[in-house]
Amino acid sequence: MHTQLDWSDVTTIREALLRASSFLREKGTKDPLFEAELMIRHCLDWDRTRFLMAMTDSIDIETLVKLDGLCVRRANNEPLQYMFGEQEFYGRPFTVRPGVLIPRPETEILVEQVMAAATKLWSESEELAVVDIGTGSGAICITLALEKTQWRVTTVDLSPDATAIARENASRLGADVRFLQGDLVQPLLEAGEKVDILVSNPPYIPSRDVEELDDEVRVHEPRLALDGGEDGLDCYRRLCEALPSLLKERAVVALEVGIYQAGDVAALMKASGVMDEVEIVPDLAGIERVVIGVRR
Ligand SMILES: C[S@@+](CC[C@H](N)C(=O)[O-])C[C@H]1O[C@@H](n2cnc3c(N)ncnc32)[C@H](O)[C@@H]1O
Repeated sequence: MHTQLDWSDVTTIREALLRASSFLREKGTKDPLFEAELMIRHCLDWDRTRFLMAMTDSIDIETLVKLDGLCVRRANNEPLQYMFGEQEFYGRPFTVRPGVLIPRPETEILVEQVMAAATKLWSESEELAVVDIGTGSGAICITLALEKTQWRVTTVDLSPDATAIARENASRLGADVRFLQGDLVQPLLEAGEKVDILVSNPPYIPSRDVEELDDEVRVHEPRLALDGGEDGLDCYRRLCEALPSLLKERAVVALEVGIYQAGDVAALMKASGVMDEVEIVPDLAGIERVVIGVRR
């Protein structure tokens, strides 16, 4: 067999684990043993218990060839989520591939904040018009559509790849979402549509900082999902400028923000002149993560 690593003396799961993890360690992977375990379990479709009980079991050549391929991709800093094709968000599996941002756990806070703010303004049965700007994998819009089945959820992305993958996720997870391809809120403004809730996790990394990101993010995740312009605030500026034309009389706006951006984004939201209250919410690490505005 033609492989990158030498597997010739590897016969058991344990030996494969040690060979893969020492290769990953040499290549600078931060948690080589755990990642090697995840790769073996992925190749064999095993849960952790099955894996731990099988240390002395023999491993077949086909699995070693698959494992070899994964090790080589990981040594090239490809994210595990792209290699495995999946990332969990809000307890559900989302398909991810290069071309779409891997959903992050902190974005779950954005989703929770939107739902919590809605319960303060509307009754549970209200059929709200909700828009998620910057679809990505569909993590936000699909989760909201599944958690609040009475809401009419629309999402917009400029990227055809993201829109295609999010459509796949919606049908895989059984979510009813309307997908639009376009520039931020432009498709809604053109159609003269107004919304009760606007939610977005837009690209927010200042352009010069994109070059400083780890290879795992910079090389493999789409630049369109990361680069927020010179100061990282381009999308927030444009979204907040559109609020007066876009929001209904009573509305919620919830935006995820990058580190040190919450104050600026809150100021942009207030400057729109249509929000009655603007609040900043930290994530579990205490980083200001969501700016949420309410129009009563
Ligand atoms: C940070 S990602 C968020 C993806 C997803 N909502 C999530 O939270 O995982 C930002 C998304 O915005 C999209 N995007 C960037 N610029 C855009 C624009 N001008 N109009 C519409 N979508 C845009 C990107 O393609 C990307 O999918």
